[in-house]
Amino acid sequence: MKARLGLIGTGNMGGAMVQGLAHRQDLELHGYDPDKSCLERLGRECGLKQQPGPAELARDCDYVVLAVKPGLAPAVAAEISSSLDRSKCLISVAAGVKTGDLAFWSNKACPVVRVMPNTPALVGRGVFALCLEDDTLSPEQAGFIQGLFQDLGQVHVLPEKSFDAFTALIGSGPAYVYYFMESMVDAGVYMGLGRAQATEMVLELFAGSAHMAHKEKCHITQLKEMVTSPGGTTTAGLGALEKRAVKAAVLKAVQEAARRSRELGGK
Ligand SMILES: NC(=O)C1=CN([C@@H]2O[C@H](COP(=O)(O)OP(=O)(O)OC[C@H]3O[C@@H](n4cnc5c(N)ncnc54)[C@H](OP(=O)(O)O)[C@@H]3O)[C@@H](O)[C@H]2O)C=CC1
Ligand SMILES: O=C(O)[C@@H]1CCC=N1
Repeated sequence: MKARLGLIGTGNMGGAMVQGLAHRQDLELHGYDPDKSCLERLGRECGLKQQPGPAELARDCDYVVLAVKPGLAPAVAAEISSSLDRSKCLISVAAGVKTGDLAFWSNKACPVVRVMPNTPALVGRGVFALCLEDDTLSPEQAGFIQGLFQDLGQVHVLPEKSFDAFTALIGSGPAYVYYFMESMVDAGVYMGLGRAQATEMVLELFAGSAHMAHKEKCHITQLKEMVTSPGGTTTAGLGALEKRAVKAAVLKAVQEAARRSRELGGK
């Protein structure tokens, strides 16, 4: 029998998960979102079954993914609590929201798993943190959930205390990468390259560099040194980045994101 997986909220993250899982023949995907247009599109493109509300979705599904904004988590978890039971599992992707709070809001009706995803899940290249610390979670449920996210990318089982750090670095991470990409395209345009061509070049620069870092088993610093000829162009460019404390700015960005994650979780 197919496992029934329901997403409450099919925006950026819920929608990315639906699209990443649409190929799975062993899954029946259900969704609820007040935005009917995204539900209809995911119905057409991915076979998502529309549910009339969160409670109905929770009643009909084995695994219920909470993919609403963190501020809505208490109300939605409470709303579905009477549709949950021990055979089901609540999976939350909400930034900052802790498993203990989710269990409390949902009246401890079923096991709770906290996941921090990132958007490349859309193309099967997400990076996920899974918190599997709920001792009411069965080995079958834990195995199913790990398999589910492995299908969407790379999985790291982490203690909940590491979630703010992971959220700040990896959950938010794609935005930092795109920010850097955008800056490089703009720099190319500033130097006279066409925007479309500069974009194509920068995308391949990132893809090629990441691929090389995966393939060559050496340290990232060593890869950087391979590019940097003494007295050459790269050292001039890196010097300018150092002068503007770009590394310190990246560190600060991740610290600020972690602070916000703690704040969203009420800490
Ligand atoms: N985007 C990302 O990269 C990541 C997001 N997350 C987490 O995922 C969660 C969702 O974020 P994201 O997808 O970006 O947000 P979006 O706003 O794109 O999606 C949330 C969706 O939930 C809908 N919604 C609002 N109220 C309800 C409700 N009562 N029941 C069901 N759906 C509802 C919203 O509809 P409407 O717009 O009409 O209100 C919207 O379509 C957040 O908790 C976030 O922390 C985690 C990691 C990465
Ligand atoms: O910006 C956010 O709050 C969410 C969580 C991680 C990525 N996006």
